Amino acid sequence: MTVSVVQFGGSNCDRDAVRALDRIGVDAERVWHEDGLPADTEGVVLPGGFSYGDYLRAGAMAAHSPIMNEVREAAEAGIPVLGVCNGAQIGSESRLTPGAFTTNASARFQCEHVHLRVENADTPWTAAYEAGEVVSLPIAHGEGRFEIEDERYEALVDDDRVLFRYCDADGDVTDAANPNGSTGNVAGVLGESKNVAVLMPHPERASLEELGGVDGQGVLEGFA
Ligand SMILES: NC(=O)CC[C@H](N)C(=O)O
Repeated sequence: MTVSVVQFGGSNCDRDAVRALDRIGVDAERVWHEDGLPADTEGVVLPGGFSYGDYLRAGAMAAHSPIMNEVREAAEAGIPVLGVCNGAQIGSESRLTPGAFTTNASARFQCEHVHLRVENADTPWTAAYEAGEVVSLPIAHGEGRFEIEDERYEALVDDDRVLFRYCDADGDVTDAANPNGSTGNVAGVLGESKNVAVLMPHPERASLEELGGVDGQGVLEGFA
């Protein structure tokens, strides 16, 4: 599998994503957005960072890069597509995934380790976990609050498209464990099909024991 990690002006987690994929034996390369997706692309990562300085809204400008049309076509063709943090914001701004990521309830940039509960383990991104398992991943965002209209939220839950929720160390989904005010403590969701997913926490930053754990590797195994 050759994964294209799409770099926009201001992306800053693209190298981390390539290295984290390399550690699990997945070939990945950084692709500058203006160059388009290489013909041999078998997977796409939209990495974290501050594309275009988060001007207008985080992810709003990158979503208008022509490469996103190619990413959409790839997604529709069944190629795995994962958006992480700023990549999640780009995914939702591109309508690849539902809802929006807005300013944290704290109105501050938050950088911390959080607990996540695996809601649906029957997806390529979560198959390495058990449903209900609690994992620990870092977050680092100012606009990570997942918001969606009530009716669409209910449909999302009914369709089992919630991947992760913020929780406490025991797996209880509480307001206190919600770092940013996300609807239903949602931290990651599927697109219309299971090959497309976005999440705000950073799996690529949780893929090396020396850096605090490898709980994120399971998400990246969606490309393995
Ligand atoms: N780590 C990131 O990708 C940050 C995303 C975005 N710049 C934000 O602050 O919300």
